[in-house]
Amino acid sequence: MSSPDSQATKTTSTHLYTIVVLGASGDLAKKKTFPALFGLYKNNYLSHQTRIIGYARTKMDQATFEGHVSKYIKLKSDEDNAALKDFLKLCSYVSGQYDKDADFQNLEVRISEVEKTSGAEARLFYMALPPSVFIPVSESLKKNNYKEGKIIRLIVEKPFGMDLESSRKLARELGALFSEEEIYRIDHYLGKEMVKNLMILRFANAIFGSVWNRHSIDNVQITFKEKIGTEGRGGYFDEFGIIRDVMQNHLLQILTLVAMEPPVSLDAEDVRDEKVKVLRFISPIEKDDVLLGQYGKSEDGKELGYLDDKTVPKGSKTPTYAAATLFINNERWSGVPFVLKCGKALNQQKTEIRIQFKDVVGNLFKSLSRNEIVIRVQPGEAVYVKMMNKEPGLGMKTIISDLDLSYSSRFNDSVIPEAYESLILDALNGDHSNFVRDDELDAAWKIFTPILKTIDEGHIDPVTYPYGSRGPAGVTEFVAKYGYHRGSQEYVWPQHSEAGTGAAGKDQRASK
Ligand SMILES: NC(=O)C1=CN([C@@H]2O[C@H](COP(=O)(O)OP(=O)(O)OC[C@H]3O[C@@H](n4cnc5c(N)ncnc54)[C@H](OP(=O)(O)O)[C@@H]3O)[C@@H](O)[C@H]2O)C=CC1
Ligand SMILES: O=C1O[C@H](COP(=O)(O)O)[C@@H](O)[C@H](O)[C@H]1O
Repeated sequence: MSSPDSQATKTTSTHLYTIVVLGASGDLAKKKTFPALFGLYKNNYLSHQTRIIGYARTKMDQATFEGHVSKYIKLKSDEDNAALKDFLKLCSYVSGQYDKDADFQNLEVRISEVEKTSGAEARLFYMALPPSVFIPVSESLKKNNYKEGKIIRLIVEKPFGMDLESSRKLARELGALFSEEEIYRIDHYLGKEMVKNLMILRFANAIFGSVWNRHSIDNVQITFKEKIGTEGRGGYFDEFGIIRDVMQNHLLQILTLVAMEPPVSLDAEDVRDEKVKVLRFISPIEKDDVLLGQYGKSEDGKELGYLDDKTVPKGSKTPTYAAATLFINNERWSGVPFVLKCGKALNQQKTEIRIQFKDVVGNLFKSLSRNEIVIRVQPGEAVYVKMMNKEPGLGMKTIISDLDLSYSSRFNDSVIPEAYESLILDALNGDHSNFVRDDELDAAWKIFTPILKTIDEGHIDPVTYPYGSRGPAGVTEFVAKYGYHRGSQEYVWPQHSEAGTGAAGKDQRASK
């Protein structure tokens, strides 16, 4: 639960924690979890009495562990260097198996030792682990490290299952060990600044309220593009594919925030009630509403294709690109296509939400493009509204212009926190607003499970696209089929090249 106040201002948690990172030897822990904990520590959001214990099977001495913790921490000043030295003094490591009571009792000895000095009354267990060990680890924790009188919080990473059935099984098994109040299912996109901005944009601006519906909006596109392929994660990725990796969670979470009705309050349960409600209005995705792709070699032959990865099974049909259109069958959105697109090994990195408005009725001018609200999630956080203007001069020619709120120029003194920092702090504060509730997950899997079954059975052939290209052929036609109008006038979003998109200053208008 959270009060409006706790959402308005972030503070150091009122409880003192021992934080245990399980899977501490892994990729996520070193790239995201430890840097986020350091960020919180450095900015005084983490009490300096907090102790952090890493746990995994790999044997590591303190120096090796410290190297692992520090590897991805960016240090910009002498102050940062000093802060890291102090931060590392709070960290220690215990090695053990994931299903051995004796090892978790050994962990308990360490926790008790540090709690004697710190006096911590709360424990946060962060599962930076593959899903195959979520349950054995949860059982071991419950049996050996769940102490009456202590506040317990458990952060669980995605993926939460493979489909509706496995997700329900996971929820049942986890639910038998920890209460919903104790579980924090993390979707790190919910911690991104511009995703968190969606509720404020929508519900704190009168100008948007009356047009945010099917009467004014023609189509919505939510796009995730990455330049890198599945390098090094091919084995993991092949089991899941891009829909489970990105679309069913990150993009769908964004969709719910774009489409939900205003919540009764900012209380976590009120927000999550509205998110579930909108998901329940979405029908399962139809085969005809999907386009799949898989990347091949780059055109210059320098980058290998997905199937060249030795960890990927021969002839795999796993999609590395997907476009899917969802319809929300309620009063606000009936008939408005929500096109979700995501892909790896593409020509640029970007995540954005593009809301395209309907044509002007009774157009007086020769050349008009539709209005669009574009929310640039990353890189180069921005909100801009594409609008028609008079071209300066003696004539009455129209030109596309924009109202542009680019964070780099407007808020250049502000530091945008990493998504994981923001979410770990929420969990420490007991705020579930930006975590996924069990019924939300259930509703999300209902939308995707039938199409995933069709894909897993090999009934849809992905279209091969070159590594580093704009995606599979047919995407332009796909988005056009759902009403997206490219418009006839050329438009340049001024911040585009600054945002590091790699494009030559052109707003790519979600055509791919
Ligand atoms: N990496 C990322 O960027 C992201 C990861 N995630 C999610 O976070 C979780 C962890 O991801 P990541 O750190 O990349 O995973 P890793 O593969 O790096 O695994 C984490 C640790 O778990 C242990 N481990 C690995 N495989 C197994 C296994 N088969 N059985 C038991 N233990 C195993 C290893 O530790 P040891 O052998 O020492 O015990 C490893 O260091 C996953 O659920 C993933 O989906 C989510 C978003 C992004
Ligand atoms: O969850 C995941 O997200 C990352 C992209 O995260 P970002 O914060 O860098 O945008 C993606 O690369 C990965 O495949 C997926 O598992």
